[in-house]
Amino acid sequence: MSDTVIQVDNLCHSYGGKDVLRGLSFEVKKGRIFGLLGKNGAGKSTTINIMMGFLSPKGGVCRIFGEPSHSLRPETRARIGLLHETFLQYEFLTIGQAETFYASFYPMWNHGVFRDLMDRLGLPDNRKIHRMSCGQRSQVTLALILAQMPELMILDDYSLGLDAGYRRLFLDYLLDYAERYGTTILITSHIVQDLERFVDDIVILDQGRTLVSSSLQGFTDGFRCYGLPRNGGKKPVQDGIIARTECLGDRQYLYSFESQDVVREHLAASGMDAAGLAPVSMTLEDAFIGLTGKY
Ligand SMILES: Nc1ncnc2c1ncn2[C@@H]1O[C@H](COP(=O)(O)OP(=O)(O)OP(=O)(O)O)[C@@H](O)[C@H]1O
Repeated sequence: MSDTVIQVDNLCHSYGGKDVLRGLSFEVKKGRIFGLLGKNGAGKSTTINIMMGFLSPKGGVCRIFGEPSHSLRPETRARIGLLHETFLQYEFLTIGQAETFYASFYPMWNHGVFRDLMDRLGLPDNRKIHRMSCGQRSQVTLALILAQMPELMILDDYSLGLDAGYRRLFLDYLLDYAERYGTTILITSHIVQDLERFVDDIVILDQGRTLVSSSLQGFTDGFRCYGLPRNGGKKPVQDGIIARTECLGDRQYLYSFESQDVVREHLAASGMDAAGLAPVSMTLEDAFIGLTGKY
């Protein structure tokens, strides 16, 4: 039996003639935690809507558990837990009533998981959801997804309104959960830095195309930043070796998948002064912005 849970192959989509996905490909293996990264409008939600069968792709293939995503059988769909912005619909319910309501749809419902997450929140079961803050509602929503015990969890922008402490608590909890139950997770977040300790593999989308598809480690080891004094001479340009350049104050920064020696030789061959070229350490967020640009 295949260990591929999500297979996206040359996926294309457009809205009213505007191309949004242009040949996107990646695979998510069973038990992996996968980060789908991209700037606003890159095509992440469109990809997730295709995965769930809410949209039919204009080209290419998307398979979930081996089935075409636009014709998933109900029993296959039941193996997927999806977080999206409007998941928590009935805000007139209390926390306890919301659990009873949602539990009735999910045969594998795990009351212990829901209770455990709610206990950390410190809110009583009889608290009405509409009296809760935006972040607290997101906390209830996440608990309602985890309690479903899905084999595949898709979390589209899990971080909405959550403070730094709860995001940390939730991701730590989710790491344990995924390991214990063998859950496969696909997650998107605008707080890229959160994902550094969390995901195994990433795809970075840019205008509907795959910029990077790699293990997280492969990307953070392979993509580098080099600083160089801005000495008034010829400026480096973006090309096959230099992925992006940036000037800040009296220094310029070059982003590249190549080693320092290759970049130095490349600069020298282009008639530039490479004296003072030195590596600069980066977080995942630095690397993401270094590759995709600020705007
Ligand atoms: N229903 C729609 N009709 C027309 N255009 C759409 C529709 N949904 C999305 N788009 C456009 O498709 C592009 C990709 O949108 P999408 O929501 O997939 O991006 P995203 O990566 O999820 O963005 P964000 O990070 O801002 O949520 C954007 O340019 C958006 O304006």
